[in-house]
Amino acid sequence: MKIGVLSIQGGVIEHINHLKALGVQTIEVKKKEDLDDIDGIILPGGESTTIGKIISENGIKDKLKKLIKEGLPVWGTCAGMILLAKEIKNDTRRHLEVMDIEVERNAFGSQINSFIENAIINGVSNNPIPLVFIRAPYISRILSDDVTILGSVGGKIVAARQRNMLATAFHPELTDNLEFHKYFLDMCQK
Ligand SMILES: NC(=O)CC[C@H](N)C(=O)O
Repeated sequence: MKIGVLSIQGGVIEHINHLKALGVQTIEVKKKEDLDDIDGIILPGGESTTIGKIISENGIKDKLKKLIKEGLPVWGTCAGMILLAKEIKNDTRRHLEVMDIEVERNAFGSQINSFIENAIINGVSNNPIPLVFIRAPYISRILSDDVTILGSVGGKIVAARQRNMLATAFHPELTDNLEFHKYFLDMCQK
């Protein structure tokens, strides 16, 4: 199994290290040819405006959008979740527009730009796992019945799945916990 990690900007190496710890082959996706022959792709955190602009210019966006629509498993963390969303409440930009969610950027307020919370995520872990939020978005609205909510923090939806698409507002790659990466690899195996 070979998993791509979109490598434009942001938390790339942390995802790669987690994937390697689970024994899978990885590829840093920097150009559209890197999307060939992958079994899944992770869109890491960072700055969605920057990542969105670059993938739009280098041709990754159109090709990736087509692959996701054809069923390629994808997991967006934080900025990656913003890239997947069909709607962004507080931004005029749109990126891949594949997942039936509306997100709000930087939604946890300026006083708590970053925090860690332990919570149970349905289907991922039966015990609370540490969730790291960094200037995180949350899912402000679910746009279709096709989307399943996997977890909430403080009444805000922070993890969801729609078929081959997984979105988390937080960063499992910044903790020692591998449960989320295992869950995604399971999606990639099916
Ligand atoms: N850690 C992150 O990925 C932050 C996301 C960033 N605030 C954005 O809007 O793109």
